[in-house]
Amino acid sequence: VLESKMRTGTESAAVNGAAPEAGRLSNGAEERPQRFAFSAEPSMEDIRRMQAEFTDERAWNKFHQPRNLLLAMVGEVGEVAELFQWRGEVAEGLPDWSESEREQLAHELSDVLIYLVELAEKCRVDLPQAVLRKMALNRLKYPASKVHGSAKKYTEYKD
Ligand SMILES: Nc1ccn([C@H]2C[C@H](O)[C@@H](COP(=O)(O)OP(=O)(O)OP(=O)(O)O)O2)c(=O)n1
Repeated sequence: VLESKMRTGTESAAVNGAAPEAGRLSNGAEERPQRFAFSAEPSMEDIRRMQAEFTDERAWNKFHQPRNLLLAMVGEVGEVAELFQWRGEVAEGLPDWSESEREQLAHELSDVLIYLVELAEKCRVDLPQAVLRKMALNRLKYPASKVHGSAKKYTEYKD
């Protein structure tokens, strides 16, 4: 799965006239892009617990019903969108972004994740396990042998 994700990433690597980066050979051919992986911690459960402590300490739990959390999350998604607005296509790794723009993005993505995790908690969805089940379904719906290199939706494939 990681390998195929990396391959997809390479295809969008030099959009917008970005300078050649590590991962692109001087003749324009593509090699593997630089590897990137998250830190192992905190886990989703760590995030759930830390946010629960944050809201408990402020007596904010009464405001954090599912619908409010959903609206808060969507608002933060809008703030992520604002950072990308009017820039044209953005290459993988955001080569033209300043450090402060990258940090702003990290903040806004974190806000989305924090609200997502709390929303899942309040809806009693065990998010890490739900993700595993959903990814298993995705693999069944889109067998690699059938869809390799194509972005068609599953309803467009004829057996
Ligand atoms: N009622 C609230 C308010 C804030 N937060 C936490 C979760 C988010 O990570 C962050 C959101 O804070 P803000 O609403 O102040 O939003 P921003 O940090 O995005 O600030 P701004 O909207 O000024 O960009 O704080 C929370 O849990 N519950």
